[in-house]
Amino acid sequence: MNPAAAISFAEVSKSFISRDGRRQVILDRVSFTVPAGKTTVIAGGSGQGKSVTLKLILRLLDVDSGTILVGDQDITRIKGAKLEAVRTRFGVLFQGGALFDSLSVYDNVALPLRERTEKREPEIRERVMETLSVLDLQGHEEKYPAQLSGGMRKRVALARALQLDPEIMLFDEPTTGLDPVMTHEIYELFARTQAQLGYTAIIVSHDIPTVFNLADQVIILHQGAMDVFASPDEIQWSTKPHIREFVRTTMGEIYQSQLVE
Ligand SMILES: Nc1ncnc2c1ncn2[C@@H]1O[C@H](COP(=O)(O)OP(=O)(O)OP(=O)(O)O)[C@@H](O)[C@H]1O
Repeated sequence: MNPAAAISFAEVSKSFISRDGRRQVILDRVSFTVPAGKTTVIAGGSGQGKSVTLKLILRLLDVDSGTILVGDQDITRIKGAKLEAVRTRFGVLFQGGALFDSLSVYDNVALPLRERTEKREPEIRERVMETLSVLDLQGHEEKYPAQLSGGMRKRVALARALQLDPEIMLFDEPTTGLDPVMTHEIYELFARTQAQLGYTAIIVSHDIPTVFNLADQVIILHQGAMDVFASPDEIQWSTKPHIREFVRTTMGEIYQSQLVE
């Protein structure tokens, strides 16, 4: 066991059987670790299994074979209360943010504390107001999601996801629908809250190279396999054709100029 690993995959395989009976292999015996307190970006083309990987981590899907550890706990086959306990270690911010339209900003953010803790209202109020202040949302607590900009809604969703002090935050395309300026701001906010709170971050995103500015480690998924890079800069030195194609199409001119043809 690696004590600095927040998550470890060992020889994990996952496939689906399509309607015509064919097996679609999504992950083929992949192994990697997510270092604790750092940011790992998972990239790769459409349909390569990025979201499936996050769902396996949350046990919203089960592996076919292999083992997934969260810290030193094997989560691959746990159920019931044990699984619920592991899930409380995660904060999740998925596409769309999933705020409740009928609840105010304040009530949206307070929800996990009311539902999952024994805290009383004065304590909840203190906690919610503190988070709203960290995310520059003070003064907006009585508004409803429909009255907010897309970027503000994402910030409210992040505030809510942080209420139970997650050890690990999972972000799946968290800036979908935002313009480049807002996208940049949201990622800066992730970096700031992570520096303050110290959580491990896993980000699935197409916002490359923006998201690479935050990445300590990058994983690129391709045809069931994973390539793991200790930093975004390392990617440009890969000689694998699909990685070179990824660099060419997504990483921008700085990298393209360094590619050896
Ligand atoms: N529950 C499921 N049942 C059957 N097939 C599934 C299921 N979940 C995902 N898939 C298939 O697995 C493949 C990988 O899906 P996934 O959502 O992980 O892709 P992705 O890399 O996140 O793609 P994108 O960048 O387009 O979001 C897709 O072909 C998808 O149709």
